[in-house]
Amino acid sequence: MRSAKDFFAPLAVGAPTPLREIPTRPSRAIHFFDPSNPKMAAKVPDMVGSVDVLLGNLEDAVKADNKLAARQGLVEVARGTEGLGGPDSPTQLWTRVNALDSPWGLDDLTTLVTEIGDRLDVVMVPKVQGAEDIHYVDRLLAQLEAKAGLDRPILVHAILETARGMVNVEEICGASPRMQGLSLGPADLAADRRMKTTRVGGGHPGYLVRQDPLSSSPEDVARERATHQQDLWHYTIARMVDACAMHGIFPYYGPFGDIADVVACEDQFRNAFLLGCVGTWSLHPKQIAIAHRVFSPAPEDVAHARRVVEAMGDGTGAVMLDGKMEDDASLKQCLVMVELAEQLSAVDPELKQRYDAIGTGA
Ligand SMILES: CCC(=O)SCCNC(=O)CCNC(=O)[C@H](O)C(C)(C)COP(=O)(O)OP(=O)(O)OC[C@H]1O[C@@H](n2cnc3c(N)ncnc32)[C@H](O)[C@@H]1OP(=O)(O)O
Ligand SMILES: O=CC(=O)O
Ligand SMILES: [Mg+2]
Repeated sequence: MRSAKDFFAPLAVGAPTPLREIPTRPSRAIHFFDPSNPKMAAKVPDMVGSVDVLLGNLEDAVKADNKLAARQGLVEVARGTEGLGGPDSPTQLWTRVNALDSPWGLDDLTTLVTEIGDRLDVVMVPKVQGAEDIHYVDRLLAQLEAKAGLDRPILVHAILETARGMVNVEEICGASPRMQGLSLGPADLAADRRMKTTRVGGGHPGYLVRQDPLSSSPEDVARERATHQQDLWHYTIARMVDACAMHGIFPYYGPFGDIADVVACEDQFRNAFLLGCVGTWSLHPKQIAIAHRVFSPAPEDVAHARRVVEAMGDGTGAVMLDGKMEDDASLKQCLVMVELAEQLSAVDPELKQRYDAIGTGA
């Protein structure tokens, strides 16, 4: 175990000093593209400025034969795209490298940090099982950063997609000052847990509760009764949110595979937003707008939050507003909304206009 005093010391001589606080850059949509797919890669330059994060995916969904082409394609996209990646860019550049137990993971990290480390904001690590995986990546990144002469640390994001990773979620979040956040990986996690769903994220009609029968007679038991579908992912997302909040890092929903079902996609994203997630993955261009809409607080909610802040004066005591009690705690809830609206307004002029137009709604 490292001493608490050493936690923020670089892990290699000449590596940048770790950050004490993870920057709150907007990341409502982490848009995945396959850099070995020329059609997708060609779309990337035009997406800069209109999506918070572009992620060059090297792992699952990239064919084994294309792994090297994807890695090289990402280097070319990063080098050739103005405004993509780096501390002041309108769109962050992330990558998802291959798993640490794959034949490609090491070369992914080595090539990307060496060639485009100055543009790379976050490395997403799949199938993280415990703190030992983060320690490995942490040390390797420090060595590579030192070698490349980088002056800011590349951050690390873990995907929660194994039962062991879930059990170790708190120690994963606290394993390194590089930890930026976690995403839910519902497909791999479902398989690893032996859940009986073949869907990529979202709900399942079989996971439900049913209204009681009027009596235990066979007729009443057989009679039509109301059912309500439950959220398969509630426990996992809530657990992930708590672990992230405890460590000052950010939770994200992951993939929603039914690209055609934009309505259920929006529902799944909104559940994650309400539970505390700051963003989600986008697999197809049409999921970007959904993610940006859902992970930006509604202008009406921001207006209400501003009214509470105004009414609460010095922030202590209790007041009545529209028949409801507000106090120190509800003020904190409102500040979450107001601060998020301010952060997003700084990068999204259209959203700023909507927040400004509604004011306090009074
Ligand atoms: C489940 C566990 C996980 O690991 S999820 C994360 C890994 N999966 C991914 O990253 C999947 C990324 N998305 C995709 O591969 C494609 O969007 C899939 C889902 C296969 C659909 O592609 P396709 O059938 O071409 O869709 P489409 O005809 O509607 O496309 C219209 C035009 O848009 C393009 N497009 C598609 N997806 C992206 C994308 N992610 N980024 C950028 N561009 C994309 C298509 O190439 C197509 O372009 P064009 O109009 O033909 O020039
Ligand atoms: O990588 C994502 C997943 O759902 O698996
Ligand atoms: Mg996965």
